Amino acid sequence: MHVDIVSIFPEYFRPLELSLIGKARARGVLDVHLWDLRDFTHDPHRTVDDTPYGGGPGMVMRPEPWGETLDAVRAEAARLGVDAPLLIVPTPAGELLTQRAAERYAAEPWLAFACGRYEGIDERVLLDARRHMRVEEVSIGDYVLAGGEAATLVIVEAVARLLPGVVGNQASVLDDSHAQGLLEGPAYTKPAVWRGLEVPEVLLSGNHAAIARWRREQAIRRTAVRRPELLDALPPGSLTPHEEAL
Ligand SMILES: Nc1ccccc1-c1cnco1
Repeated sequence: MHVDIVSIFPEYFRPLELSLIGKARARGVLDVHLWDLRDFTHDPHRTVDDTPYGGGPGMVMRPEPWGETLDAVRAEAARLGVDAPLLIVPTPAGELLTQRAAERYAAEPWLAFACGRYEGIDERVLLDARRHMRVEEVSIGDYVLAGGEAATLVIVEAVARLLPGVVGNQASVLDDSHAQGLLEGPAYTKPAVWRGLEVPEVLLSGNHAAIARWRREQAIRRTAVRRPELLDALPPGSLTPHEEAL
């Protein structure tokens, strides 16, 4: 997968050189290209923002540098033989990111991210981008960030870990919270007793069927308490009558 990220803070993405994503890049599973928006300005101060039409607080990101940068990104994608790139624009006004969306993005050959700052990007940038690309505005949650960079890191990580070979044990990817529509239950490791706290006996029993049943019940109970709407969203018949009663 090829990922292009446009930002005025390319150094914000140094974490993508670390850990499992860094290893995936080293192995060629993932290719990340950072674009500095200021490289596409033409004034001495490399200006990327201006006052909002209609007044109001803060500044809006100017359309010209964005248009030129996204043109260059698109030309690079075309050179790589990709003609239908997907542009993801993190924004508090976007659709909420879900694991299903991350799985959909992981199937794309090419993703681009537009990291807005200030009061946002001039709307015409997205309108123009939609003339040439699929564009999705995505939120990672109902809270306010200073810009799209942190959200882009979250989305890239959620997507990259789904790529073949990125996470060593593929089974763990399938069992993660939200992968099966449920929250993950509690996890334990050695020692069996720690500060007087014991590991649940079933996990020491060696009875794999009982362990699997216990883990699923714990996940359902935790989901029912913390995120009941996830249970409501499960496909009909996902829970047995016994599990429905938990
Ligand atoms: N608050 C923000 C400001 C700028 C760009 C994205 C966001 C965002 C994305 N998901 C939640 O917030």
